[in-house]
Amino acid sequence: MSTPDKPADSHIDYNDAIDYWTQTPATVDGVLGGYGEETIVPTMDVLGSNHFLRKLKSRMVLETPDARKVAADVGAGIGRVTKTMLYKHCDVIDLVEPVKPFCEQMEVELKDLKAEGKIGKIFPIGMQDWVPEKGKYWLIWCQWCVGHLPDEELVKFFKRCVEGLQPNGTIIVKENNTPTETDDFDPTDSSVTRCDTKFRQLFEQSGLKLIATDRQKGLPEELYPVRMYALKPQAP
Ligand SMILES: C[S@@+](CC[C@H](N)C(=O)[O-])C[C@H]1O[C@@H](n2cnc3c(N)ncnc32)[C@H](O)[C@@H]1O
Repeated sequence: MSTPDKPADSHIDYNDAIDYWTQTPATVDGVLGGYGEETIVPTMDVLGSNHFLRKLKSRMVLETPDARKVAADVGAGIGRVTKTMLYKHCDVIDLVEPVKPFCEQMEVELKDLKAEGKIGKIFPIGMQDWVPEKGKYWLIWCQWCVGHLPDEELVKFFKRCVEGLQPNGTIIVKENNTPTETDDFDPTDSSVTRCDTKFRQLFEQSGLKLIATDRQKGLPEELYPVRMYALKPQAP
């Protein structure tokens, strides 16, 4: 839904989104909108993310040799991205997720990684309220969640993320795209799906430089196209 007088993101209501996700089963199938482990989606997603990160490796070298690869998994759901992918690339992972039952399930899903010392802090809050600690993160991963913020709030969020990066840190955004030049509002979970052009404008406004982007391959045709964006702060 997008009307000429009302932009798609003006319909977003944080409380409606929290209500929707709180009523959704705390499972992979739930957080992926019915495309759980019996479908090809979770496997293709992890393959695509691993491939993208591997290609970026030489551009993500730690600048301080004794620094740790600290990541943040934003809009983490039940911790699926951390559990199946981020743990392979990072030393320790913080998670940001505002829905209580998902945070509770996260404890179950991430028990083994926690025992290994790979899980840092869990922030039970929305990304609009999250202030990353300055200079902490090697990687901030935002997947299938930034549609819950209106454009203006998303720019503010990205600007805070820039402050939260280590030297040579990276932000990765993995999101659905509309196949058109317009954004769509979905009243079911009170989120917007943005077009690729809009994403690029918002990155620019946030002081971010797009260093690489790839389309996720192998997803069912009926789904929106999914794109990964790797971002670094623009030179001052
Ligand atoms: C489609 S799920 C994706 C979960 C996870 N990123 C994954 O890929 O498995 C969307 C997630 O965004 C979370 N979410 C909703 N509003 C949010 C907000 N304001 N800030 C951060 N996360 C939010 C939901 O609770 C849900 O966990």
